[in-house]
Amino acid sequence: MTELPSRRLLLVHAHPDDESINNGATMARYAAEGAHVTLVTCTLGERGEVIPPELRHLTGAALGEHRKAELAAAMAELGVHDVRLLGGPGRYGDSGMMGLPDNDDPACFWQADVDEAAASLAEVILEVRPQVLVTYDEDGGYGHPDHIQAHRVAMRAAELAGAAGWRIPKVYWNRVPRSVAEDAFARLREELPGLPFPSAAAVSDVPGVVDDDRVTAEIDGGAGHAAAKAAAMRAHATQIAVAPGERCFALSNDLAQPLFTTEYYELVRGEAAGHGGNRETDLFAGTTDAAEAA
Ligand SMILES: CC(=O)N[C@H]1[C@@H](O[C@@H]2[C@H](O)[C@H](O)[C@@H](O)[C@H](O)[C@H]2O)O[C@H](CO)[C@@H](O)[C@@H]1O
Ligand SMILES: [Zn+2]
Repeated sequence: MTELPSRRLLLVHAHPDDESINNGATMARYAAEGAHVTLVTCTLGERGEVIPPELRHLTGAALGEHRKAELAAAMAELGVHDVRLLGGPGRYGDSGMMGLPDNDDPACFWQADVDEAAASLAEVILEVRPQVLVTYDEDGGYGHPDHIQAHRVAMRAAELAGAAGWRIPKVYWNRVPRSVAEDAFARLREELPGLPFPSAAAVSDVPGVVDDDRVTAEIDGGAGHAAAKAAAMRAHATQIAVAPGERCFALSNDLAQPLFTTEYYELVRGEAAGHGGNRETDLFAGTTDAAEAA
């Protein structure tokens, strides 16, 4: 087995596009710094709506294949080379939005056996031996069944891997501090007349918004990685429209929302290593190879 870099980050996401929206700047930064970044995406998003009219013929498996290609293009923008589809391509289907009959499809991720899916993910964890795991909170950020299931599978896989010899030192959930979201939307509403979107989403539409004091880490993408994040989001052209200036985007609902170039996290497993009560600015802070002896 080839020797992996000393710092290894694992991210678990539901659909192609979530990784760039939630963690694009973080992934770009750590990839650029030489850390090993592994993305596990749980479905191909074949039930998604499609934004560009010229691509609206893409549905079902054809859309899934197209979104797999979009994911590859997005990861090229971020410099991420280790991309896995949970259980292999097409193993788990897109479950559709919560409450739809799609959720009852026996092949969809929402119907998956969590322990079986987690065992598959635990194999990746035991192979990569990451110091950091990033995924969603128990609500999946915004209540989408695939996001909730990704959370459940990721947290269960971390338990299984821990019992099998690799305890992931730090586990984070994707977050946005409420004050940051509120300020960003206030600016967005002022700028709306100059934007290519008819209206703005609401703070409650942003996944993972919590009171500021629950946010324990922030990763500032800076200009370089912010540009990579916007390019990665643009690569998901069936799902995301990024406005000129790259300060906001919209999904297929055409509701403008801020494009955050600083990304925020809540540490839910492990020891925080912030200084003087300040937020961590490095997700690997406090991790050592000593954990590998665990
Ligand atoms: C960001 C995300 O998780 N997107 C999912 C989501 O897509 C949304 C869905 O199509 C909804 O109906 C639209 O109004 C919204 O604009 C979309 O973002 O759900 C899809 C179906 O499960 C999924 O493929 C997509 O990746
Ligand atoms: Zn998603």
